[in-house]
Amino acid sequence: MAANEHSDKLASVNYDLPTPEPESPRRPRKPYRFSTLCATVENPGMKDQYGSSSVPIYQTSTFKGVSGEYDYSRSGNPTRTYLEHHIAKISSAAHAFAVSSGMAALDVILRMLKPGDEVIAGDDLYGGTNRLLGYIKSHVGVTVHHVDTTNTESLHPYIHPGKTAMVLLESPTNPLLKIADLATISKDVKERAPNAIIVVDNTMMSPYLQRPLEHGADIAYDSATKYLSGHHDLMAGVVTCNRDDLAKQIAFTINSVGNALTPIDCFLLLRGIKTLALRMDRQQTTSGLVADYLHSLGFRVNYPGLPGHPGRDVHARIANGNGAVLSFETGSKTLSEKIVAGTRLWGISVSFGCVNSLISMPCVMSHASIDAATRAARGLPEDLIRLCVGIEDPQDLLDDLERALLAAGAIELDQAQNRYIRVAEPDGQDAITRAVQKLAVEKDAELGAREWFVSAPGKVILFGEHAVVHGVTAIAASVDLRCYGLATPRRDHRVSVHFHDIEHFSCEWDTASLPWNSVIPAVSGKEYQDLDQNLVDALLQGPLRQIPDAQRHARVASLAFLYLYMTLSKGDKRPAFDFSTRATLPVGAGLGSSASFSACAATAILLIHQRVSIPELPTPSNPATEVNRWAFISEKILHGNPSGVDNSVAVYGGALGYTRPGFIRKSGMEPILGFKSLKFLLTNSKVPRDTKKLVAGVGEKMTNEPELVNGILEAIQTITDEARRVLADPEITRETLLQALSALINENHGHLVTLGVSHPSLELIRSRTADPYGLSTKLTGAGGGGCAVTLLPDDFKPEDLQKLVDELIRENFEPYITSVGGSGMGILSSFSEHRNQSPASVATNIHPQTVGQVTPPQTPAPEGQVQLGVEKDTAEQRRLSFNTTSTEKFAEWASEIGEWLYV
Ligand SMILES: Nc1ncnc2c1ncn2[C@@H]1O[C@H](COP(=O)(O)OP(=O)(O)O)[C@@H](O)[C@H]1O
Ligand SMILES: C[C@@](O)(CCOP(=O)(O)O)CC(=O)O
Repeated sequence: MAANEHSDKLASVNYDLPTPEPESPRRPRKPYRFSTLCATVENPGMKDQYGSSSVPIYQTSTFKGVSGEYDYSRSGNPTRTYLEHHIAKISSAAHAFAVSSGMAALDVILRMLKPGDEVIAGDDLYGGTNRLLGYIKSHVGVTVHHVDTTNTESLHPYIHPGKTAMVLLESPTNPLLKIADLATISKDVKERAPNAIIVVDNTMMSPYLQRPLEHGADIAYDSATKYLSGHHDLMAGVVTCNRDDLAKQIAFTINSVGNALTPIDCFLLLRGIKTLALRMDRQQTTSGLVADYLHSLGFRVNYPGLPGHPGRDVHARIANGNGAVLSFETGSKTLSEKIVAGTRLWGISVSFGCVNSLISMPCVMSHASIDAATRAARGLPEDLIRLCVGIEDPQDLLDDLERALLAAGAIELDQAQNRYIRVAEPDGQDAITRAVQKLAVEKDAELGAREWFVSAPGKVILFGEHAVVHGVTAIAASVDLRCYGLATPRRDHRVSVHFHDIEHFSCEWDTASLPWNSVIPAVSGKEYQDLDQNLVDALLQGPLRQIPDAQRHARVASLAFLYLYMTLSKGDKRPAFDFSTRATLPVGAGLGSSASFSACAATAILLIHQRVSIPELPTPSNPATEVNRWAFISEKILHGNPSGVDNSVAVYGGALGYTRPGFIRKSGMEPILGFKSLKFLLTNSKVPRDTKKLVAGVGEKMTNEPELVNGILEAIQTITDEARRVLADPEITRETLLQALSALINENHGHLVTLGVSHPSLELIRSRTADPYGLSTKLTGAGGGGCAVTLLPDDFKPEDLQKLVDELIRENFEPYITSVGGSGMGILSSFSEHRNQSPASVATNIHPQTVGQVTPPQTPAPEGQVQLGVEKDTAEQRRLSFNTTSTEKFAEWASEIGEWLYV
């Protein structure tokens, strides 16, 4: 926004700005514009005895006499009074206070809280704010709910009149520039909990660009170390408000704790503020140029001024400009490090708001104290570069940045266009897309003409099973136990399945005999939420009719397979192939075998029908998304009402906080990497159970006892919130983290017992692990039997673990010690049935170098070249081994036969 436009917008705001005295009775009074207010430091109530142009520094701690306005600088000092008057003036505030730092400002505000109060705060707050909130929580007994403030509705469940004492907001956030609708949130909170105080940290904007008090906030505070001072030569914090009652409390606290700003710093801050608008105008204009430049090169840039920014409209409504902080991703941490190191004009430093431009990598600098897992959980990319734009010549800044991008190899000159373009960054691409593209599947190759070997992991749910079906967040991670699927072409117009782990069930169908009249072929990329009941019925009454009830598990798996096969077929193409599965995870035991089966079936069928990422075909851009979509449909067939957490983990791997769409909370997945360092013991009770029935049972309980079940759901949400919080807390020690998780495990299990999904066998596992080992255990998955998960502390002695495992085996349980958080769905890439191609041409297509760029972990490639263009008997040998290798040796065999490409 141009400076004039900005000034006019500000001038039109209807509040009582100090105005010049009218020069004549006919001249209307007109409020000064912002930059005039900044530059004009005067206080009508305080005239300097000598008429000094600059406010004097009253460098004194005491004042003589008993009846004067000042007695002691902790309580009041004239230089500070000038500053506070000035800050109030530019902040549309009745009251302003200056303290020793931004954190001191927050401390003064948080001291209004009493034990038992509840605070709602953002989930993407400044680290220091989080730390202080954590302290208040543990020492004052205040409950803090962290919510996604970019979604106003996510606050609603936590706003309770009488309980909610404070709502703490930041907008835009630092360094991701996420936007909270301060005006709507303030209105919502005031309507629902009129006594709650709305507090906004306005540091990223300064009063020039955003004045939260105008949008309904009760208190705004700034780290004045940043834009207000502008020169990185002092530390200060300011608090502003309109309410007299709040002002009184703030003044009381500042006087009591003695953290008011010193006279010399008040002087420096006053001097800095005089040029606030001038600096900001320049910094902001240059920021726009830098954001446009990086965006035009193809980088993902976070800046509310850019067209694609999700909070752009809200921000434009509540602020007068986009500020001077932006961030961008390069696709590679190493590349980002090179860029940051390569700049000369941009100084490498923390903080922002200074006249000098700064560059930093939050993950290795300002946010390095937060562990990688927490950073990932907060969606803070490791490769993120933050730019804090100063007042230098814009062209010099752009030149310096370009030089650094070029030197780092992030951009290159495109001769044809005679301009710099971004060098494609392999890490940033979808590994599976590239892998599939490189697999030399000819455009017009016969469908189903090649073999595919796929796999997907099972999962362990640590918190939130069942509740996740009803919209509560669950925390789950992949386990190192997988389902494998081998899709092998047939030459006889038949499709067949062989489920090794379901009593070696096998069945085959003539493709022409399938109920093609009942199928509505899927449109690529379209969301399918509901099952086509017509097709389900046609399959059950047709090709699956002969499968008896005793084999219902195989029948429903066949149903899922045929449903996907038919729905995803294209035109009248009916590829003939066999789909065989093997599992190294126990089937039907709560470790997500159905989801890993579903992910394998979806991947194989999408590949066979060439619906994922084969060049020149109008395919959806992201095969993982497409696989997950269809794995969910398959889960629907197997489960009835799946939440989607299991298939998401099976496809994406890692550890996730997962919230189902369609409920009040913001849906989606967020990575939780801290999980990977945790050690678990999984114990299969071997008691068979049925997820579909158990999920339906909880649904029924909800209908019959809504109050009880809703209370449990809320309690479980609090558990997952707390688990996410502790996993993301940079300050917490490992020991405290494990203790907190253990307590939450016990609590969560208690709720599952009340929901009626435990089983005596699970309670026995719980007591065996608790006594004498002191371990915390809960059921995992649907319960009713199946598996229990036990958290193992880091210092749990190997000999004790062995003893415990032996005891569990003696009790006829099946313990697994497995690592969690590994890779998701995978495709074996090392063989091809394209025997017509010369080995050399195939080799170019899937050269190990190409394969080596995919997301780790990978099976190490065999020395030299990957084996390609396999002979017929080798392929047959593979099929034989697939069927005959023992379950214990299966994972090792599968990983050794070639190169796996993982999501
Ligand atoms: N390897 C497999 N092959 C075929 N079907 C499978 C396989 N694994 C799971 N399934 C299907 O999923 C069902 C188990 O689902 P479920 O009861 O939800 O258990 P889990 O907790 O392991 O996901 C099986 O009865 C079967 O229908
Ligand atoms: C009970 C539930 O939360 C998890 C079921 O897991 P499993 O099928 O028992 O592995 C259901 C779901 O999320 O779909």
